[in-house]
Amino acid sequence: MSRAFLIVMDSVGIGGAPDADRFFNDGAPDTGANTVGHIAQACAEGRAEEGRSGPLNMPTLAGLGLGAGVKLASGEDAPGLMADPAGLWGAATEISPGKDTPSGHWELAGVPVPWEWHYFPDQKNSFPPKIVAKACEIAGTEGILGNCHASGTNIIEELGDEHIRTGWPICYTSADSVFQIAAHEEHFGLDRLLKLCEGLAPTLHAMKVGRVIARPFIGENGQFTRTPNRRDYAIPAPSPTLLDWAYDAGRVTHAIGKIGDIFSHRGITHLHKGKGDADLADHLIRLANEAGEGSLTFANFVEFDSLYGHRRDISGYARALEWFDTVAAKFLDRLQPGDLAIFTADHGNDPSWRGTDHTRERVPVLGAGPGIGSRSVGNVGYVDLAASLATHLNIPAQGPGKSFL
Ligand SMILES: O=P(O)(O)O[C@H]1O[C@H](CO)[C@@H](O)[C@H]1O
Ligand SMILES: [Mn+2]
Ligand SMILES: [Mn+2]
Repeated sequence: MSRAFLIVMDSVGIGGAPDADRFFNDGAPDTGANTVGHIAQACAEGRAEEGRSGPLNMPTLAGLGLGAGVKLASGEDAPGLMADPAGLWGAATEISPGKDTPSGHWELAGVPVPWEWHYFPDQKNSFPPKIVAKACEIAGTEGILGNCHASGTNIIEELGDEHIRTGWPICYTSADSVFQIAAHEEHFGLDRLLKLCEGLAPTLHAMKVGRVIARPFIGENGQFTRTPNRRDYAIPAPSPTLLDWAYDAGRVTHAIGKIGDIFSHRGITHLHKGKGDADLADHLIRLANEAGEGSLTFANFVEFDSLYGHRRDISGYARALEWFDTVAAKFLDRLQPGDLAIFTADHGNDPSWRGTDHTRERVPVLGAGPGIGSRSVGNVGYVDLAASLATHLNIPAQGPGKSFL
C-alpha cells in the first residue's frame, strides 16, 4: 500500500490551451494567457517588486519541472524556473467547456463536465425576475442589490453601506457560472446568508448554474472586508470521482480547503479547513506525517486565485508562489517510500492579462515522491491524473482517463 496526494494550486496555469480562443476576458480571447510564464517574465524584468524582488524564486517546484512544463505547454520561457526536471513532469489539457473551479477539479478527479453551464449575461439586471423573486422570498426582503457582473471586493465597497441601510442582499456574478451573494455577517447575519444560499441552490443548480457562493463581509462606513466564512454550494459532480473511487474501495480520503465544497462533500472521510492558505499548508504538512497507508489527500490552495489572480496583482501572485514553494519543500521532505504527490492546477488566472476573470490554460503536472524519479509524461489530459492516482493507490478507476504511471 502507498499514499497519494493531489495538490491543486488554484489558477496556477502554464499557458498553451488549444481552445483558449473560445474563452474570454473583457470580450477578447484568452489566446496567449500564461499565468506562471507571464509572472516569471514580469519578475525577471523587475515588474513585480512589491514585497519581493528579482526573478521568480521557486527552487522546489522548478526543480520538479515547472519551467519545463511552461515551455512544453506554451513554447514560452519562464525565466528563473528553467531547471532540469528532477520529477515526473508535464502539462495537462482540459476538455470541459468551462474554465471554472468545479470543472477543473472534477476533470482532474476523472469526470469531465458533460453539460454546458448556464452563464448570466453581462448587463444591467443579469438575473431573471423569477430568481430575484425567489431570493427576496427566502431573504424576506423587498429587493436585492447588485444584479450584475462584478468583482466581489469592488461591489461590497460600492454597495456595502446601502446593504446595511436597506437590509437587501448583494447578488452578483462573473464570467463563471456562479450566483454570488455578499452580505454583512452581523447586520444581515451569517446564518441567514448561508440559509439564503442553500435555499436558492436547488433552483440555480436545476438551471445548470455551477455554484451559489456565500460571500460574508464585515466592517462599517465604506470600509469592508470579506471574512473566511465563504461557502460554496456546488452542483454535485455528474458521476463518481476519484474521491468516490477511493472511498468506495474503503480508503481514507482527506479533503483540504475548498475540496469538500467543490465535491458536495461526497467521497470524503476527513475534512480539513482553515482561515487561509497558511492553515491549509499546516494541514498538508501534518498529513504528510500522519496520513495512513492507502489514503488519498486532495488539497486546494485558493489564494493564488482569490487574492491575486482576480485582482490582477502580479507581485502578490509571485509572493504567493514563492511562499508556496517553501511549503512544497517542507511537504516533500516528509513523504515516505511508496508515496506519490502530484502538484497541478484547475485553470489559469493570469494576473498580467486583461479583465478580472480566469484564463483558459494548460496546467502543470509535477509528480514527486521517494523513488518516483525523473521522467516527462508529456501532454496529458486532466482525467489522466485521476487514472494515475487510482493506479498508484491500486483502486479501480472509472471514466476516460489513462494512467501515465
Ligand atoms: O470577485 P470575487 O467575488 O472574488 O469572485 C470570483 O470568485 C468566484 C468564484 O471563485 C469567481 O467566479 C470570481 O467571480
Ligand atoms: Mn479555481
Ligand atoms: Mn477564481
